[in-house]
Amino acid sequence: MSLIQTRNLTLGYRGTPVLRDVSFAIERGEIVTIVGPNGSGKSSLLRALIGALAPESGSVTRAEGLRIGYVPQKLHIDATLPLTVHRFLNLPKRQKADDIQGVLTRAGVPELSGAQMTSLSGGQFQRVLLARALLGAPDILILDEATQGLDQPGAAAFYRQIEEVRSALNLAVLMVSHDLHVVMAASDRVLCLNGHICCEGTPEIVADAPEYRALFGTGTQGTLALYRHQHDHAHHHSHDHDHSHEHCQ
Ligand SMILES: Nc1ncnc2c1ncn2[C@@H]1O[C@H](COP(=O)(O)OP(=O)(O)OP(=O)(O)O)[C@@H](O)[C@H]1O
Repeated sequence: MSLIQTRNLTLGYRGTPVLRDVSFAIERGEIVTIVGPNGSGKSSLLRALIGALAPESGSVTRAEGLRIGYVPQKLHIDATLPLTVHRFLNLPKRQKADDIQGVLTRAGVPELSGAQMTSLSGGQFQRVLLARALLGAPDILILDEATQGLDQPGAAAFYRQIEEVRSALNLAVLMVSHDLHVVMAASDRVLCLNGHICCEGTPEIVADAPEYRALFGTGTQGTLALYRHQHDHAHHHSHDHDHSHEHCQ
C-alpha cells in the first residue's frame, strides 16, 4: 500500500480553486519532487497530504500509523538565546543522547552537537532541521523548499544527503523546490503543478515536456546531464518501481 495516496483531489480556499483533480501516490523508498510556479498549489498540496487542509472533493489516504518528518523552509532562532544543537534537538521532547548523535550522524553533521544554533552555516542549519525530522523515525520526509538561501553547490550537497538518508533508511521523500536544476536530478519522479498536475515522470521526461518548458524554459537539461555524470552509480537504490506509465500531458 502507498504511504500517501490522493484520488481526484480538489483543493481551494473559500470557493477559490487552487488544485483540481490530483491523483497521486508515493511509495516507500521514492524521492518525489513537486515543482511549479508561485501560487501553483505546491504548499496547499503538502498541507492536504499531512491533513492540515481538507479536500473540497476527492480523497487523501494515509497508511495507518504513518509517521511524517517535516523539514521547514527555515526556522527563526532568537540570536540572543544561547541554544546548542543538542538542546535544540531536545525540544519539545527530551531525547536519548544516543538518538541525538545518531540522527546528527545520519544528517551528515556528527560534530555539531555542542555547537550554538546561531553559529551554524545555512547548510549546517538545514542538516540540523533534517536531523530533527529524523528523530521521530519517519516513514516519509516532507521538505518544503528546504534549501532556500543555499547556493547551488550547497543545495546539491543537501540533496545528496537526502538521497543517502533515503537509501540508508528506505523512507520516502516528498519535497517542494524551486532549485529545479539540482532537485530534479536528485528525484526519482517529478510532479509539475499548475492548478493541476500538468506533467509528471522522471526528471528527464519532465524536463523535456513542452508543458514544463513553457513554465520554466529549457535551461535544465545541461545541468541534469552534468549532475548525472558526477553522480552516476554512486550508490544503489533498494527500490524498484515501475514507472513505465509516466507521461506528460
Ligand atoms: N490560507 C489561504 N487562504 C486563502 N488563499 C490561500 C491560502 N493559502 C494559499 N492561498 C492561495 O492558494 C494559491 C496556491 O498557494 P500555494 O501556497 O499552495 O502555492 P505554492 O505553489 O506553494 O506557491 P509558492 O511557490 O509561492 O510558495 C495561491 O493563489 C494562494 O494565494
